Amino acid sequence: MSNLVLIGMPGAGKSTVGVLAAKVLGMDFVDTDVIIQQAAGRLLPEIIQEEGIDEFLDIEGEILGSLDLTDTVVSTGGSAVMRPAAVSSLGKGGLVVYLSVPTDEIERRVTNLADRGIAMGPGQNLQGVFAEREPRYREAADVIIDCSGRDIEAVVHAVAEAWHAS
Ligand SMILES: Nc1ncnc2c1ncn2[C@@H]1O[C@H](COP(=O)(O)OP(=O)(O)O)[C@@H](O)[C@H]1O
Ligand SMILES: O=C(O)C1=C[C@@H](OP(=O)(O)O)[C@@H](O)[C@H](O)C1
Ligand SMILES: [Mg+2]
Repeated sequence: MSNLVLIGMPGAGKSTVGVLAAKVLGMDFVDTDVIIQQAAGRLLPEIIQEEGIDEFLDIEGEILGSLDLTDTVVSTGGSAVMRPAAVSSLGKGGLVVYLSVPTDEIERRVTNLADRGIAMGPGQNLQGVFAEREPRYREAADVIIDCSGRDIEAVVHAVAEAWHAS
């Protein structure tokens, strides 16, 4: 396995940046959200609503942990780090990159919280999710890219540079 794995909050740009980075680097591309939906035969918000958060996280962790990918840019879902063994298995021999975006910027980008299906409790807000996950993103990452004030093109460039440097 030698994958470039993108992690970070919902709205950090993992899906958008991932496919563009794959193109620039001549690598394959996978968005794990799409794989989970195909495997479950349901949309992510439906899985979260019908199974509950913990079960969703288990399903996500199990599917990510079972993927056998090589030379692939992997855009994960924001909740992937809640089952960190799955992230380290995907990134083994490759590079895990945390796209770090401040919460105020995330809040501007992610306006459709309910439709997006974020794995957060009923009493939780985006700030709470960030506080819970931020240390996990840092712990899982080989490289952290500060995306504040950087447009998509600049982040793709930074991701490609990190890969070449690894
Ligand atoms: N560096 C960036 N600057 C501004 N907007 C961005 C940037 N990266 C992504 N976006 C926008 O933020 C939104 C969420 O991006 P997306 O790739 O779906 O995030 P994720 O997969 O991390 O949840 C999209 O509308 C995307 O165009
Ligand atoms: O952060 C989350 O709880 C989630 C983020 C989503 O992916 P994105 O990070 O691509 O939005 C998706 O995996 C799922 O709906 C849960
Ligand atoms: Mg995404």
